[in-house]
Amino acid sequence: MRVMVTGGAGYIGSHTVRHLTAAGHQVVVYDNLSTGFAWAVGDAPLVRGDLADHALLAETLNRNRFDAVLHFAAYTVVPESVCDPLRYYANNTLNTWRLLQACAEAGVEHFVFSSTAAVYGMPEQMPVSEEAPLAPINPYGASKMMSERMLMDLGAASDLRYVSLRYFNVAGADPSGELGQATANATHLIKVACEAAVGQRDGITVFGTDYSTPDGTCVRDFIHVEDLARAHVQALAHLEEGGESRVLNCGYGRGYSVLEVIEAVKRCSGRDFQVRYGARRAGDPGEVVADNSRMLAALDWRPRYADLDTIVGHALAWEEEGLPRRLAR
Ligand SMILES: NC(=O)c1ccc[n+]([C@@H]2O[C@H](COP(=O)([O-])OP(=O)(O)OC[C@H]3O[C@@H](n4cnc5c(N)ncnc54)[C@H](O)[C@@H]3O)[C@@H](O)[C@H]2O)c1
Ligand SMILES: O=c1ccn([C@@H]2O[C@H](COP(=O)(O)OP(=O)(O)O[C@H]3O[C@H](CO)[C@@H](O)[C@H](O)[C@H]3O)[C@@H](O)[C@H]2O)c(=O)[nH]1
Repeated sequence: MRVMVTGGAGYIGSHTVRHLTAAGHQVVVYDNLSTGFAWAVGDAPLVRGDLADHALLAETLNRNRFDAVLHFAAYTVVPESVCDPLRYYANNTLNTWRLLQACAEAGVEHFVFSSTAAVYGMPEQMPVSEEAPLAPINPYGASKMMSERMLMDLGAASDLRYVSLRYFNVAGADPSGELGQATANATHLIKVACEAAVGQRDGITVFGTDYSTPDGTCVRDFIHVEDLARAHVQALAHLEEGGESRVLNCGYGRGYSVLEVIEAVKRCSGRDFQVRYGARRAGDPGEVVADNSRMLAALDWRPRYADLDTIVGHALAWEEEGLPRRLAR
């Protein structure tokens, strides 16, 4: 298929571009490089542009006649969205509207959307299934919930078929060491802890120790970025084969606490680092773990790296060797 990948120069998008290309798809990346990197797209053509640039977006879509669009481009940091909600609604909701409008005009028939577990807020039932009420507790989650809704309504009103993938917490890196998360000033737990382990930070702060969880720290379901990238290839195959629109949780169904993650990073790296205990961070739910049964039934997908030490090991190797090698090129 001919596919356009918005946000393909970012962390998850770039891993997915590699898998799409390996599966034989022709990929064009559309990215403004606000948090992504041109090197991350590999040999795929890169259109450097913003989703708000309707003329460039329309021209790119009309020139290439894409069979599908995979939409990763967004702002992604929960606490940032609490401080600056309009920036999040503009880039995540309004720009998704712009993209959907351009796709409708260009006759794009298949769409894969990067949604998030943050649409659930603080779910009452754990693990959380796709049928749970959507009740985001931060603007980031709300901005994605609205995008999902637009996609659903457009799907009902047109020939567009889509898969909304609700990612849980994404971590890890390409095991070959070519790709990984290069985000500047990252706030993601596993990346921050790995940076502390390799001496790039003077330690880590645990945000909140008074949650109703076994050790009082937040619990998350971490999915390896490579497994998630393969899920996109399978979502595309599902649409190509005529499959109906789906909303699917992408997680492993196993939660780890913040303290368990920090222990894993210490164990895998063999290094100790300072751990400080701070207040809760705005917008954080206590526990979020996926019921992934719908995903396992809908797609030809099985996790390969559903082991915390494997995820951490690959993330550490990227911090220690992959990223410095990349930056030295
Ligand atoms: N990282 C996670 O744990 C996680 C979890 C759930 C959902 N998601 C979603 O996955 C997607 C990718 O996240 P990521 O972690 O790879 O983030 P990222 O910041 O590495 O990637 C986002 C990419 O989008 C590009 N971009 C942003 N705004 C743009 C715009 N207006 N026009 C063009 N390009 C733009 C950035 O330059 C970047 O390359 C996002 O939609 C995010 O909400 C991420
Ligand atoms: O230095 C740190 C960083 C994080 N945390 C905690 O670790 C947990 C996970 O935080 P983080 O890695 O920032 O992820 P989330 O806030 O859960 O959000 C991620 O996961 C969501 C899906 O669950 C995605 O939608 C978001 O884009 C992505 O950033 C939270 O309890 C944080 O408070 C710390 O205690 N210290």
